[in-house]
Amino acid sequence: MEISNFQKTKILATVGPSSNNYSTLLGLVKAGVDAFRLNFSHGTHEAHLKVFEYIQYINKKYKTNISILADLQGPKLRVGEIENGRMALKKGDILTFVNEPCLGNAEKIYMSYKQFAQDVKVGEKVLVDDGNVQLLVKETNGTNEVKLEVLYGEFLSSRKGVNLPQTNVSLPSLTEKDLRDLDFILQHDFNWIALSFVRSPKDIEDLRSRIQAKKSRAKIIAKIEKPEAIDNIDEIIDITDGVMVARGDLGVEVPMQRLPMLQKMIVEKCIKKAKPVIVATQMMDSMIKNPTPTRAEIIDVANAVIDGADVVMLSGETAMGIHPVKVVEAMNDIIGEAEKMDSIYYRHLTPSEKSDSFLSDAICYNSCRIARQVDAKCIIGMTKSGYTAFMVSSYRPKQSIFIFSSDENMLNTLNLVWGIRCFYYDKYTSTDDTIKDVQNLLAASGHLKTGDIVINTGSMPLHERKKTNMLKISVIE
Ligand SMILES: Nc1ncnc2c1ncn2[C@@H]1O[C@H](COP(=O)(O)OP(=O)(O)OP(=O)(O)O)[C@@H](O)[C@H]1O
Ligand SMILES: CC(=O)C(=O)O
Ligand SMILES: [K+]
Ligand SMILES: [Mg+2]
Repeated sequence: MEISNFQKTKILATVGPSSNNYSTLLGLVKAGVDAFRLNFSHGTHEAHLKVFEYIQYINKKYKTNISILADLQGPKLRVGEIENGRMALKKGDILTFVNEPCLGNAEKIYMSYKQFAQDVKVGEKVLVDDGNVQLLVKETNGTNEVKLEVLYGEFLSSRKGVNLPQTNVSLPSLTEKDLRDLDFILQHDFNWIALSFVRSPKDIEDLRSRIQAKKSRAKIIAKIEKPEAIDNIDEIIDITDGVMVARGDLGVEVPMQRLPMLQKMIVEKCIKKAKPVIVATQMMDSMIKNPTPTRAEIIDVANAVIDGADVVMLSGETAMGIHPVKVVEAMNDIIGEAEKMDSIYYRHLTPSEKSDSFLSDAICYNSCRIARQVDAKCIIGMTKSGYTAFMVSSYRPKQSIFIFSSDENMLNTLNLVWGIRCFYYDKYTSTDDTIKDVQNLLAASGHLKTGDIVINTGSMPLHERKKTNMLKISVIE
């Protein structure tokens, strides 16, 4: 496939019934998708595996590095089936939530949280269906039954999600279903695993130890969608590999008017710590049905780009919408235009704190400074661990960032990171030869031309494969 897309901000598209066939997946990649999200809240392992194999096939056939992310359901609470699919509500009605499955009606409704009656307190609010229904806890028997008053809401429909922003939910971050899904995910080479409803850094540690026990190299995305995660945001960013601003649940778990500032705060902190950050949910929501986005959606996507997000995500738009490919084309156009804003670049150009890697980081930081000073065409990095790619990207250079590695899986992982363009390379002779060689490859594929200034980072001596310790400027002859 022609690599014509040099945009910095990446597009992550959720796969569902509208897109889980080979030709649509390929159409989405051609339209600008950089990574796919498989949502384990829906679908079977067989269906997910089929999509996974299609994406692997596309990567092979078209020499792309499309990243694959598995999104675990986590402790998402839901009501059970309701008689006839839904029941009408009116203000002041009293509903009874029970913890044993039953067909819901005015008598009782199943809610999938065993300890609800123990953990909830009178006076706490319960939100159903993304906050479209608001309930107030009036009474709990402390074992299996809770009475709630309807504050507002027209209908309660089957299997709608329940949020308890004021309740200390005692469920673990990895449910039994998540553990079964994780088993499947770790048997395959998923690049990223997103953990829903993260509350503390321990949630991430737990997932990390399970990933390591299976010798998988999958990286972790912490989904920020609980008030507790906001309280622990610095510790969570320190320990995770990446972050998602999961605006769907977050928007009902915290007062909705806080969303814009929280998005900006989280994106800013992630860039400073060189952790990729995804902005998710309802970015192009109206395109689930319509062929064009609303003005507000156009501006939302552009603002996420200007905030500095690594990735913008599509959910229902590509999973179950009528125009999956059109949505990506529109999003791609919005990104392209927003990236003309000069204020996006170099805004974070300050060296990171002194850490174990501060010597290699000095190379990454200065590669961006020099690239800016000499108006270079690109920054080229060779990586094994991905460190150089994450660090160079975090300084948000205007130059292209070309990353070479012999590790195809790592390249696919890095494809989710702001500005990174990946190339497979497995010849290691000497540093001088390798620099010449990768420059020739980029020139041959039309990425560089005579007179272009190039910044190379690397490690000398090459055969020791140590951390990045070298920076070189050259001009393409
Ligand atoms: N693999 C799938 N199989 C079937 N339907 C899917 C699949 N993935 C997504 N969907 C549908 O697309 C919708 C939007 O997808 P998305 O992944 O954003 O779900 P979500 O907002 O996380 O949903 P939920 O809150 O139900 O987990 C879902 O509500 C679902 O109806
Ligand atoms: C993506 C997701 O989980 C949310 O927005 O809540
Ligand atoms: K999910
Ligand atoms: Mg969510």
